[in-house]
Amino acid sequence: MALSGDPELDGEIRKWIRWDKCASTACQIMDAVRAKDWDTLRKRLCTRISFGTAGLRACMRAGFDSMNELVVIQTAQGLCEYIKEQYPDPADWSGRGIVFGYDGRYNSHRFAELSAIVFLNNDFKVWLFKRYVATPMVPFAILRLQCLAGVMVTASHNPKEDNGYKVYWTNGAQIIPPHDEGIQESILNNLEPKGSSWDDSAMCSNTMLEDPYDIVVPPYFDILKKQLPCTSLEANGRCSLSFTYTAMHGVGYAFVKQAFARINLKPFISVCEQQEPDPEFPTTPMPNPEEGKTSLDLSIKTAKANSSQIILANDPDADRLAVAEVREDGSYKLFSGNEVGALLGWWSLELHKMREPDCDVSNCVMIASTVSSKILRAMAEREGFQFFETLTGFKWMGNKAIELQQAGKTVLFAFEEAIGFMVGTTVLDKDGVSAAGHLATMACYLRCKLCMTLQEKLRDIYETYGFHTTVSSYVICRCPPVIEQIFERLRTWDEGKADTYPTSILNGEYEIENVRDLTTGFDSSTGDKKATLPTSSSSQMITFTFKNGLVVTLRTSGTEPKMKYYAEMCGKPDEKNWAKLTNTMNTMVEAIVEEFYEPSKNGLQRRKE
Ligand SMILES: O=P([O-])(O)O[C@H]1O[C@H](COP(=O)(O)O)[C@@H](O)[C@H](O)[C@H]1O
Ligand SMILES: [Mg+2]
Repeated sequence: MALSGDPELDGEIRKWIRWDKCASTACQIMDAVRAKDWDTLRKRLCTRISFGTAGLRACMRAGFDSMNELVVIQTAQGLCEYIKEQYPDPADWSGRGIVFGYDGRYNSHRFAELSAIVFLNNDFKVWLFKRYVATPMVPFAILRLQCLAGVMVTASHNPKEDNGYKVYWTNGAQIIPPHDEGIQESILNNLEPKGSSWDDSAMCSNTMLEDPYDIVVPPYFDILKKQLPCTSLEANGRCSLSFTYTAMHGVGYAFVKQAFARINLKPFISVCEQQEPDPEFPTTPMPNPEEGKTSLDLSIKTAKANSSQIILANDPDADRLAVAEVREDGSYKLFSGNEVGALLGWWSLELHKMREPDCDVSNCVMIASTVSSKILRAMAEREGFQFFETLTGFKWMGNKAIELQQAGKTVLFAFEEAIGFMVGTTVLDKDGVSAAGHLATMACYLRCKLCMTLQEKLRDIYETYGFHTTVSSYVICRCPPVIEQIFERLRTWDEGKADTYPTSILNGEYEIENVRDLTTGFDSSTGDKKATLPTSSSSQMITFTFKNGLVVTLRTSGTEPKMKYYAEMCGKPDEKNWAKLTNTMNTMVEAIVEEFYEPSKNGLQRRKE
């Protein structure tokens, strides 16, 4: 067959045709070849999907840059070889093995099975959940079963066309360097799929294959219960608050239901239409509770119809949690991730003091990502615990928590603005199931013991530690060269000179004091001009600190075609004009987006409010 004439592309096309045993994706490539659609083929075949903020994530279709059976098999092979290198004793492979979980998306189960086959063919013990699970069950299972690694097949809240592969290491946290780089290299060295990879018979009555559900899931809930003092469990049972819960067509329902039962909470009201996993996400094309009102319409309707005061929403793989609470006028206040972080941070400390009244708080730590609110820093300064920040992505926080634990610290809480929360260290990743249990318990405690709503408690936190006002949003850009250009312009601001950044916005009205560029490693505020957080040249991230205190970070998402922006103004406890702080921030953020991202000129799509 005549191909494009470009040797690199033709080589990749031939490989695909030789290797792919999945009829539908093989057909997609053949159709493109017949249509001589070389541009698409080049895009699909000459670049390879790589590890981003949360493992691999891409559209399900043919191509080495996408999620499909061939790419999954290649990834599993590479991962398997890498694990073997790191743990050369075959007794570990067959003894400790690997765990696989999956959500309810199209192909998730299939991708997990194909991965399992690769590992079974390599004499590994494989723990493959027989039914879909909430993402946190995988990192929990690794620790519980002492596995060498684990994988969750999910694309979280992404559109239904996407899927993904979250990879966890032996320590129970998602992979970071050097493992992600090592695995990627190992994938490249093991691209050719073995003939046996599509052979399902490896799964038939194989003693090396086991379902971990009954070994792993009950202890998860036992530990959740143990985290709560008896008084709190009693308050849960007595409290008249009503909760509405949505699983957002994902996997959370069965897990949060069990969490509620185990910690003595009355059953929640479920948003029935979104209760069971549905890969079509029929009632919400953007199944992301972070999107706010647009994705929570049905929850609000259900809560209103049942006079329910609090709404809890998981994302479809149940590692995130959104929270809303009724206002006096009957409308619902949706808390931002930063606000829930403030509340759960306060709760984590409170819980710790309840459990261990004589504890040494100075040995306790809390963690947040650098694009999240610094409210925990303000709390830490006042209460005497320690605060650490990491790069964006829970993989960094999970690994930081382990490092701090190893140094003898007690890790109480970690959170990120993208509604990700880790209360305690049962799971070293964000956990939307335990977060739902803790949030509900905190709400009951506040109601029964302190006669307070969540909104009142939040206000109280700001009065004590200072008001913190934040924006987290994004513009959509599907064209990587445009993103490159935008960030390049910001780095060559002064007539194209390298390493010169903007110095103000709104014609000099607000001046920039410091710039930190985590793509290049530059930081104007440090003695040696080098940033202290790790640098990654493959993703864009610049933080501007203004003289009036506003801190803004611009960065590209590692999971979606978004250019995100995050801003915060931190007030001191005696600063009472909160509305002014918020107004100034909003004005400045609007100007920053206009002047630095230039949405109209660059054809960027603004977020639908
Ligand atoms: O999507 P999830 O729930 O797996 O969450 C994942 O992606 C989020 C968005 O990342 P980005 O800003 O790079 O798109 C991260 O904040 C989060 O830590 C990560 O676990
Ligand atoms: Mg998720």
